[in-house]
Amino acid sequence: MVLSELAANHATPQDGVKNGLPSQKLNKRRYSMSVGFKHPSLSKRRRRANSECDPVLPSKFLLGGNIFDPLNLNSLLDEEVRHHGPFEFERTRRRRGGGRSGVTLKNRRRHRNRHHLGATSEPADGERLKVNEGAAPGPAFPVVSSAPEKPAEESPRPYELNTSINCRDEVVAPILPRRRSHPSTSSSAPQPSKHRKRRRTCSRSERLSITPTPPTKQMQSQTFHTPVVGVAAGAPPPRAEKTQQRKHRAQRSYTYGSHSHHYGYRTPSLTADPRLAAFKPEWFRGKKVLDVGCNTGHVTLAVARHWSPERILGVDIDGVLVQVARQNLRYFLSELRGPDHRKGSEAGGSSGGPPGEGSEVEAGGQLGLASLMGLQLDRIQALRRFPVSFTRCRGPIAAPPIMPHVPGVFPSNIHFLKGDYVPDSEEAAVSQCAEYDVILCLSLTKWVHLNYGDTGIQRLFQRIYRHLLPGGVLILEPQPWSSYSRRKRLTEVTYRNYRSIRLKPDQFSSFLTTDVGFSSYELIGTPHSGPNGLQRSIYLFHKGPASSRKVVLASKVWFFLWGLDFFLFAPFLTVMRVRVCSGDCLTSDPRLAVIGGWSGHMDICVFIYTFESATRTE
Ligand SMILES: C[S@@+](CC[C@H](N)C(=O)[O-])C[C@H]1O[C@@H](n2cnc3c(N)ncnc32)[C@H](O)[C@@H]1O
Repeated sequence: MVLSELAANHATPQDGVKNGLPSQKLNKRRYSMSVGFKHPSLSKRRRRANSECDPVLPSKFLLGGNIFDPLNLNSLLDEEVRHHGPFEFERTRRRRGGGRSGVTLKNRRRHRNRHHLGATSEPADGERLKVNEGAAPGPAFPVVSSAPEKPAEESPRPYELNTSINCRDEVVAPILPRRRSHPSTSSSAPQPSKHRKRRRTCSRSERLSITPTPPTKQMQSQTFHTPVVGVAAGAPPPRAEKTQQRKHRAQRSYTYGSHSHHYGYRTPSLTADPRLAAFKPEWFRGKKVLDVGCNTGHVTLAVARHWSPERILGVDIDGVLVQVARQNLRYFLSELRGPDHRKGSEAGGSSGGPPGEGSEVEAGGQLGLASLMGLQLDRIQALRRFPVSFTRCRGPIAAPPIMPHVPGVFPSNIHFLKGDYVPDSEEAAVSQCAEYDVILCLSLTKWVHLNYGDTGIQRLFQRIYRHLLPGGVLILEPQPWSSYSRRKRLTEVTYRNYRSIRLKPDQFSSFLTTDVGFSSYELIGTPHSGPNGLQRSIYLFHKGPASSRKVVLASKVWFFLWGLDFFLFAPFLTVMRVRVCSGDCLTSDPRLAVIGGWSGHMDICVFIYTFESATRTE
């Protein structure tokens, strides 16, 4: 009787099934009321109870309770259902399974939802579920029952409006079929919509930085790096770019020892390089000189200016330094040509030349220049107007043209070239033609050694030797092995080379004389470069005299001509041999082995044998 009454009281929700479409929500309510619906499990339980112990059911309940809800808690739930309808099904389902009170389950359910879906706000839960229900269009998903069965009194709900406004375009079509296929796991169905919603919301504002993947830590970092994408796509700010370029250049320069301020710390001023004091002017005068690793060209300029080599070439791997060296040359030229020429030359008189010699050579050079260049007055005036500080910093505003080469006359006797002097291969080193009487190799070996290893330093020496004319000299200032370790970690390559170096600097002299071919060497000095400056030994290596080389060359030419003769006369000689030396066995003659072993040319042996035989026969 009680049950029938309750069924009558709660008839309205059951109307939701009048169309024959089972509704989750209505089912839940039905179960929560436990009336008017004959569920198999309940029937079973009732039957079992009656049969086993025949209990006497209580008939009176306070607060409007009943046998299934003695405290009438459902009256509270009804209030909540209106506002949190989407939870009803879950709550009821759990109640059915575990028999817990609706309030407790509701709280737990909320908590579980939060845990399951990630930390989100409660309205989001509601939204999620509502999206699942409300976004299902009848025709597209006809099997989904939630939308058509929405009770009239529960619509519209606050969260529903929010959902439709905020997430109208968030069609959760992929979710609905899942719910349909797994109706009992409806709590898991909305999972993706949670992430999706968040992502979609974000995508409005951060479209470029969002990817369809869940917002993992990595993705967050990508999002934060959005400006980096912009940087990659566009040009970096000019200042940053400049700094980067400067850094890169500095690093590169550092790797090859290309410090433009090299002279700055080596010599306090440009006036004198102490190493020049150890050199003899006669080594350079009228000679062809090469300065390998010339840097900004101070030594090169000093030699060119004061000791009048026929010509001198400065080579450096760093193009910037070569430019600076050329700028220095312009500076010298402007100094020589300007109206304050005397003043400049006074300053320049101490700029690199050994005392006593510099002024003499300089004076000669200036006179020669004046007569050669034929300076025009207006250009001198222009130079005069150009601020002195600018000239000092940047060179002259208009450098006078470099004169056609006049041997031994500065500045036409000096040139600078950018290039890597270390040959790429052994063949390249060996095939180098002789060109120079003097080669300067100052403070270079360490950098070649670190960058190219033992192979590189050997090729460097081979090339220098072949580049020298017979009787030429190499002026070598090697850095000591102890100075290598400080630079070994510049790059991976330098470190690897440093570890693999076997030919140490103190072995250079023996290597150059025994392996490369220098006939002798001598220590020319260990100049000091000031109190805290460097102090390195400088050696002079001699290439063998020209006479022995000529003998070798002459013998080569002689053999070449001999062979040529044979080929020219071969037909005639063959005929003669066949005619005269018939029956002779050439290989049995012991003279052939001796001559053949000496010349290495069997044709020549045949030629001699034939010639002798012919002569003897005749
Ligand atoms: C330490 S500085 C010596 C400068 C000058 N020789 C002196 O003693 O005053 C070494 C120079 O050698 C240059 N250099 C290094 N490797 C080179 C190579 N493979 N070919 C040409 N120049 C090189 C560097 O650019 C740098 O200017």
